[in-house]
Amino acid sequence: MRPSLRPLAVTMGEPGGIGPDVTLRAYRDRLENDLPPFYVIADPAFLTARAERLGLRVKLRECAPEEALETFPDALPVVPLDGPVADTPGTADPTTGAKVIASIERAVADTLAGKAAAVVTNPIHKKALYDAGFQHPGHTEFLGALARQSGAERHQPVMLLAGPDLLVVPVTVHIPLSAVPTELTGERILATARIVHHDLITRFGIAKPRLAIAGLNPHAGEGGALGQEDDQVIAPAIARLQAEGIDATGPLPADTMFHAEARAGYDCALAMYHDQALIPAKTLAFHEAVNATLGLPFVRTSPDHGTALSIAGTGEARPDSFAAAVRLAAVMSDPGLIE
Ligand SMILES: NC(=O)C1=CN([C@@H]2O[C@H](COP(=O)(O)OP(=O)(O)OC[C@H]3O[C@@H](n4cnc5c(N)ncnc54)[C@H](O)[C@@H]3O)[C@@H](O)[C@H]2O)C=CC1
Ligand SMILES: NCC(=O)COP(=O)(O)O
Repeated sequence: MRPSLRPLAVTMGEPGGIGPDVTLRAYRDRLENDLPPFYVIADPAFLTARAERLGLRVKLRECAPEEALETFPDALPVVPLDGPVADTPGTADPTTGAKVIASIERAVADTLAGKAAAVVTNPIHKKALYDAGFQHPGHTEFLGALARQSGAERHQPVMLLAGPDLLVVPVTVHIPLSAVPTELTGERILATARIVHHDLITRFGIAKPRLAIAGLNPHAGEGGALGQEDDQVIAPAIARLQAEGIDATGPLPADTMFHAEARAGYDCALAMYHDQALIPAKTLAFHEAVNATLGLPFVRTSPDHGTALSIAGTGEARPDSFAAAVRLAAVMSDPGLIE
């Protein structure tokens, strides 16, 4: 990867989870991982304690974002958060919620201010944050709210799971399955597909993206016998996309659109709900896939996994998806890096 002009801003994530573990391990092996420079927004003493617990010989240095590029080759740059964070792997403590949120806000602010090239988030423990009063279902929606607050024109977040052999987007995200048929409107499908089409061109360098759009019901509704949404909501939205010149096909039966030959026919799949998208993505490439947010004025990526509390602090957490998220953030924020 060619040298970066700005570092990436990495959030702390849930301190009781594996975010610190994968960040420290990926940094230690930064040359093998071909990692562009980044800094972590966290309590330096907490990261030092976790590194010692893991037996990782990683030098850390407290610095400002502006000093991160020159620091990175020699020490992991840490932009300090206010106040201490305890090293208690395996426990998601709602009382640290404010610091977890502050780290995300700081990463976004730095990126919008041009100090960082993009945001890379470490996993949050959603329930612990809800218990701490967090009002958003996840990062994706929170980042959309932060973009909206900043006055940005682009503030509708779209979740993308990106693996080596599959790009897939859930049109509805963090809602109960029972709410999907109501939330799945033609307008939502259109808005999502337009953002995906735009960002595949601008952030992934795909000149004419081919979108494959899933049905909602078994066999895409089997002509209405197994559900009405496929014919009445999804098909008209696809016709409208086609009329706009977007290469969209479907509604496709979701059970047969993710095998290798089917994937060769499109650049990105749009699934109708969270698990319809994330099951194929994580099954194909749990340790390589990245969760990215499209539709915003800045790039955000994240490892595809969660906090994995039960292995935090043990050394078992693999840093591959975190490393892939760091590399993808650099490429998406500078598509000229695509080889
Ligand atoms: N971007 C984010 O902030 C995300 C947050 N989460 C949150 O994480 C929490 C736990 O979610 P789970 O569904 O249990 O998923 P999880 O991804 O944390 O764990 C699922 C399984 O995979 C294993 N695993 C996960 N990452 C691994 C790694 N890097 N190396 C080796 N093994 C690994 C875990 O030990 C566990 O057996 C929840 O609160 C969830 O909301 C989940 C996904 C993404
Ligand atoms: N399963 C993916 C996930 O829940 C991640 O959500 P987000 O925090 O990236 O919005």
